[in-house]
Amino acid sequence: MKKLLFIFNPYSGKAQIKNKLLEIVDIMVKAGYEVTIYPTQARADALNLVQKRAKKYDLVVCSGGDGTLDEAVSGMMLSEKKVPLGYIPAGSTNDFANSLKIPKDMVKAAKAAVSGKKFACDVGKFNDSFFIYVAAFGIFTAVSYKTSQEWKNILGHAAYILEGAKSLHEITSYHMRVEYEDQVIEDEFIYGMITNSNSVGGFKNMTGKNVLLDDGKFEVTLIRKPKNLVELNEILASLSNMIDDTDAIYSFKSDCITFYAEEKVPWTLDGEYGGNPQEVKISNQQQALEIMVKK
Ligand SMILES: Nc1ncnc2c1ncn2[C@@H]1O[C@H](COP(=O)(O)OP(=O)(O)OP(=O)(O)O)[C@@H](O)[C@H]1O
Repeated sequence: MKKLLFIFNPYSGKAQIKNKLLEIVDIMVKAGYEVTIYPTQARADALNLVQKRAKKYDLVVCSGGDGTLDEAVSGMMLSEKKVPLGYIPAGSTNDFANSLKIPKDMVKAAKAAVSGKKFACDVGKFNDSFFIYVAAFGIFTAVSYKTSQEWKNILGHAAYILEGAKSLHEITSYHMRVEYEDQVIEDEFIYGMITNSNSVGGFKNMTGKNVLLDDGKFEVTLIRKPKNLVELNEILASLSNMIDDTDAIYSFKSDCITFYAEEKVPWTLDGEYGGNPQEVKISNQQQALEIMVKK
C-alpha cells in the first residue's frame, strides 16, 4: 500500500482545518494511501519530521501557512530521498499557492495533492537554508516577520515609513555589494526581494512579468536609498503603479546572487524570520522539488 505522511499546523490561519480534517483524510485514503497524521506541536517540527521521515513515504502532504510550507520544503531539501510534496493552504495570504494554481479550498487542494500532477519547482538556497518563493530584507520586511497577514499591508507600510521619515537619513538602509553573473552593484539599499512567485504580499505582478517557477531564475528587485525627495517620490509612484520607471529600483533575473553587507542584515524567508547574516549567497536549485498541483 502507498504511504502518505500528512503534517498540518492545527493553528494556521483561523484553524479552519478542524472542520475539514475528516474529509481530507478520507480523500487520501480513497486515493489508495495508508496515512500517517501529524499535527505540528512546535516550530521546526514539520522541518525535522520531513527531513527524517519523508524517505519512508511515497508522498508527503503539508497543510498550514507559508511557514509550514517553508518548513516542509526545507525538510525535503535536506532529506536523503526526495518524494513529491502536496500542499493544502491554510494560512492567510498563500501567495505561493496562488502562483502554482493550488486551490484555495482545502478539500480541492487535498484532491490535487493526492491525484493532481507533479510540477518540478525551483527552490531557493539561502546560505544553508531554503525558501520556496521569497527571500527579502529591508523596510517592507520588518513588519512581516510576525505574520504574513501583515504582508498584505507591505506597500501601505512602505509608503508610510518613507513618507513618515522626516528626513531621508531616517530610513534604515544597508550598504551592500551585490554580485550576480558578471555584474557588481554597490549601493545603499532600503529593500531587496528575491522571488520565485507571481505574487508577493497578495500583490500579483509585483515580481515582474513572465515569471516561471521552473526556469531556474529568480526575479530580483532591489531598491536603492533615495538620494533626494524627487527620487523618493519616484520610488513611491513606481511601487503604487507596480511599474519600474525609476533608476532607484534595480530589477533583473538571475540564478545566483551574492550579498556582502557591512553589517548584519535581517532577512525573511517565505515571510518568516530568516536570520541576520552579513554575507548571503542565494542560488536557484532548478526544479529541485516535485510539488503536486491541479491537473
Ligand atoms: N503547535 C505549534 N505551536 C507553535 N508554533 C507552531 C506550531 N505548529 C507550527 N508552528 C509554527 O508556526 C509558524 C507559523 O505557521 P504557519 O505559517 O503554518 O501559520 P500562519 O502563520 O497562520 O500562516 P500564515 O503565515 O500564512 O498566515 C511556523 O513557523 C510553524 O513552525
